[in-house]
Amino acid sequence: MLERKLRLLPADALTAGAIAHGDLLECAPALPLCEAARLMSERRVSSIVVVEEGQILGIWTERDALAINFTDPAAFLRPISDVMSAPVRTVPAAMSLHELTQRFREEQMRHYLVVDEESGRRCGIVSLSDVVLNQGVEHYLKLRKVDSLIKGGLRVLPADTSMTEATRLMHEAALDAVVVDFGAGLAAKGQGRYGIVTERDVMRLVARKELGLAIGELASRPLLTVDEHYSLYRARAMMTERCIRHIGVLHSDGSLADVISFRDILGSMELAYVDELHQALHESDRALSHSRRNLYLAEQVIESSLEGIMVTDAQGLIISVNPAFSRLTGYAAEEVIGRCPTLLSSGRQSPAFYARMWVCLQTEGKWQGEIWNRRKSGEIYPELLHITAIKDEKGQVTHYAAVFTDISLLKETEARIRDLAYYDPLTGLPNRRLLEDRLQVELSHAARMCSRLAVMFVDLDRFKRINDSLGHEIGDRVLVEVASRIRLCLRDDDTVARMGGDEFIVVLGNLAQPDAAAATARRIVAALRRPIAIDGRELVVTTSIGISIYPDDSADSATLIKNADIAMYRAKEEGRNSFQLYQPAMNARSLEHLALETALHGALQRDQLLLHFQPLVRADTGEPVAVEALLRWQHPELGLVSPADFISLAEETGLIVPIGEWVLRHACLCHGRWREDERAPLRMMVNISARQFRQEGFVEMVGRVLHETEMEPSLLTLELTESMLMDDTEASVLRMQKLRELGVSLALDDFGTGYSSLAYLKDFPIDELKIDRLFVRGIDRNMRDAALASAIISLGHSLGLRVVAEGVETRAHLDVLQRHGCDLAQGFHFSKPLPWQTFVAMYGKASAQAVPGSSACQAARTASAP
Ligand SMILES: Nc1nc2c(ncn2[C@@H]2O[C@@H]3COP(=O)(O)O[C@H]4[C@@H](O)[C@H](n5cnc6c(=O)[nH]c(N)nc65)O[C@@H]4COP(=O)(O)O[C@H]3[C@H]2O)c(=O)[nH]1
Repeated sequence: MLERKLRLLPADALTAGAIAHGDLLECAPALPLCEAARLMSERRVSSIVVVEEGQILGIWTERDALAINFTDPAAFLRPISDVMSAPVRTVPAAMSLHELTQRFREEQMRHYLVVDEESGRRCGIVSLSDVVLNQGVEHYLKLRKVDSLIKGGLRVLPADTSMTEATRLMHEAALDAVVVDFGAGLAAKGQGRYGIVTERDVMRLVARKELGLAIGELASRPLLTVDEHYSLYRARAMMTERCIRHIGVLHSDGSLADVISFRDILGSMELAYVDELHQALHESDRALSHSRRNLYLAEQVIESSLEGIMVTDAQGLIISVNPAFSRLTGYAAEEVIGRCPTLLSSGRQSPAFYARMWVCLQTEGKWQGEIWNRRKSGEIYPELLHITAIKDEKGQVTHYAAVFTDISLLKETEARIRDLAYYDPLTGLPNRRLLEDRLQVELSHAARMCSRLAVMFVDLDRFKRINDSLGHEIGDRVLVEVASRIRLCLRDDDTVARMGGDEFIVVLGNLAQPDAAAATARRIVAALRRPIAIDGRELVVTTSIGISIYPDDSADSATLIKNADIAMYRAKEEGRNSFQLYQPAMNARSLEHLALETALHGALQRDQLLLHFQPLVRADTGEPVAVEALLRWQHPELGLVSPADFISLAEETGLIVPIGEWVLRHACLCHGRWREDERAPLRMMVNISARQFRQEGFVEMVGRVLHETEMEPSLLTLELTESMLMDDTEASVLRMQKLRELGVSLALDDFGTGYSSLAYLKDFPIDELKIDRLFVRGIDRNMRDAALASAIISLGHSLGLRVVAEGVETRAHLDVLQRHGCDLAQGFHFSKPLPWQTFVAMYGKASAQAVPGSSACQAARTASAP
C-alpha cells in the first residue's frame, strides 16, 4: 500500500523546470492594464510578469483583473505595476516535483516563477495545477463523477446584466465565471438558453476598454454541458478538446445544476493528490515509528542481553558497548569508547591467530571462535566470540559488531568431565586410563634414555573386611588415606593411580637399579602398616606389592602390569604385608591357578571331592560331642588339595554353591549312618561360605537336604563367619532366624579375626562361638592372646553361647582354655581331620570315653590323613 502511494509521489526525474509553462509573458511596469490584458488574451495565458531591467518586479493574473473598477474608465489605463502582486516567489528549475509539492503545501501559493539557478534564466511559470497534472492521477478522474464537484450556489445572471455589475459580483464572490440566462424562449430557437462569462472574457473586456456592455453581449453561447453522471475524466477531455475552461452540469431531468471549471477539476485533483500525499506521509510516518519501535526494541534487547556486545567503526574503534560488556570485562562504557578492542587482549593468541580472524572477516563477513581475553582486573577468561561485519548498501563495511559470552564455567565443566574421565573421583589419583597413557609415555622415555622403569601393583590385604564390617564410608576414608600415604612415599615425577577397589599402580621412572623399586615398595608397606585412625578407631591395613621392571620383565605396558599383578599375588601367598619382585616362574604359577580353576569345574562330576571329619570334644572331659566336616579335593595329579587352596577359587567362580550343597548332603548322609549304628549322639558341623549363605534359596536348600537325608536338624550346626554376616546384618539375621526355625544350630567361626562388632553379636541368633586358632596359638606363652581368649570366652558365656577353641595343638593350650572355662576344644591335640571310615573306627564305640591325651586320641593322630 505504502509502496503504491509512494509511486504517486513526483518522480525524481521530473523537475519544476520540466513542467513549467515556458511561454512566459513579460511586460514593463508602466504598461497600462488594458495593454497587459490584450497581451494575455492574445496569448491565452492567465498571467503576465512585470520586468524591469531584467529584474522581475511582480505578476498580474486573470484573477487580479476582477478587482478593476469597471465604472472608472481610467482604471484600464493604470500602469500594471500599481496592481501587480509582488514580490514574485521563485523556485529553482532543478527542484524536484516532490520538493515543489511540499513548497506549494507549506506556502499556500498558486504560482511560482521557475528560474534556472545557474544561468539566472526565467524558465516559466508553474502552478499547482501543473504539478497535479503531472502526478498521474487520471485514475482518480475516471473514478469520480461530475456531480461530485457540484457546489450549489450557481450564479445565473440575466443576459441584460451589466458587465460592471457582473465583474463586481464575480470579484466579491471570488467566481471565475457566471452563467448568463437568455431566457426559455431563446432556448427554443436552438441557441441554448444559457451562455457563460469568464475571467478570460473580463480580460478581453479590459483589453477593449469597453464599459457599459451587458453580459449577454459578451457571453459565449451556448453553454457546453455534461451529464452529472459523467466522469470527471470525460468532462476534462471535452474541455481540453474544445479549449474551454468551464462546462455546465445537467441534472438527469435536464436542468442546469452548476458550472464547473477546469480549475475545479484541477482543484479536486489537487485535493485528491494532497490527500494521497497526506496518506503516504502518514504511512511513511507510521513506517518510521514502526522502525523506531523496532529500533527501540533492538536497543532494549541489546541493553538487557546477557551476552557482551561491542560495536566498532570500520577502523575498529569501539563506538558502543552494552551493560553486559561492562559486567563481563569490568570496563565501563566511557573507558572503552574510542579505544581499540586490543585493550581486552590476553596475549594468549598469536598474531597469526588475529591475522586469520581478519582474513575471515574480510572474506566471509563474519568470524566465530573461542578466544582468551583479559578483564580489567587482569583476570584472563575464555569467551565464545561472534564478530559480524556490517555493510552499507554499497557493500562497504561501516561497523563491526562483536557478541561474546564468558565460557569460563563451560570450560570448568569440561575440565571436570575430563577429570572424571582421567581421575579417580574418590582419591583424586589418575585412573586406569590416565595411568595407561602415562605408562606409555614413560616407556617411550625409558626406551629413548635406555633406562629402567618399575611398575608396582599395590593391593591392600583383606580390605574387603573393612568394607564389609565397617561400611563403605569408612572403607572410602581408608582408601583416601592410603592414597595419600603412597603418594608421600614417591618422588614428584612418579605416578600413582587407582585402578579400582583397593588396587593401586605405581610407576617409577628413571630407575637406577631394581633395588630402588624394592626400597620404595618397602617404604610403602611400612607407611601403610601404621594404624589409620578413623572416628577414634584404629584400623590396621597391610598391603601386598608386586613389582615388574622394564625392560627386564617386559617391554609392553599390559604385560608389565600383568606381571606386577602376578608378583603381588605371590606376595599375598607369602604371607601378605610384603612385596615381591616378579620372576618368570611366577607366571607358571598363575597358569597353574588357571588350570586349577578349570579342573575344579569337573571336580564334582568326577567325584573328586571328599570330606574329612575332625572331632570337637568337651574341654573338661575330652568327650567328643561334635564333628566338623572339612572338604578335601582328591586331584588326580596334585593329590589331596587343601580347602585353603580352592575354597576362595570356588567362591570366585560360584562353584561353591553346588559344592556347598554336596558337602551338606554328604555330611548329613554320614551322620545318618552314624545314627543307624546307634552310636552316642554327635552334632555335625558344616562350614558355610559367604556366597553360599547369601545365595537365593539357601535356607530352602538346607531344609530340603535335611528332609532328603532324614537328618535330625538339632544335630546339625552350620558354621558362619563374622564377615559374611556384617555385610547386610538385617538380611543376615533374618536368614539366620529362618535357619533356626528349621531347627539347626549356628556357630560363629573364626571369631576374633574380623572386625568383631560386639553390638551386633548380641543380635545374631547363634549358639556357639569358635575362637580362631590364631588366638589359641599363643595362649600358653603370650599374655595378650591368653587375655583375649579369656575375654572371648567370658563374652560368649555372658551372651549364653557355647565357646569352642579351634587349633588346640598342645596340652598347654588345653590347660589354659580349661582354666578359663572354655566349653569345647578342637585341634590336632585331639585329632587331625580324618576320613569317615577312620573317624568312625576311632570314635564310634569309644566316643563317650575319649579324653585328651587318651590312647584313642593318640591313635587318631597317628592314623590321620594330612
Ligand atoms: N594348624 C592347625 N590347624 C588345625 C588344627 N585343628 C584343625 N585345624 C584346621 O583348621 C581348619 C578348621 O576349619 P575352619 O576354621 O572352619 O577353616 C576351614 C574352612 O573355613 C574352610 N573349609 C573347609 N571345608 C569347608 C567346606 O566344606 N565348606 C566351606 N565353605 N569351607 C570349608 O577351609 C578352612 C580350612 O580347612 P582345613 O584346611 O581343613 O583346616 C581346618 C583344620 O584342618 C590345629 O590344631 N592346628
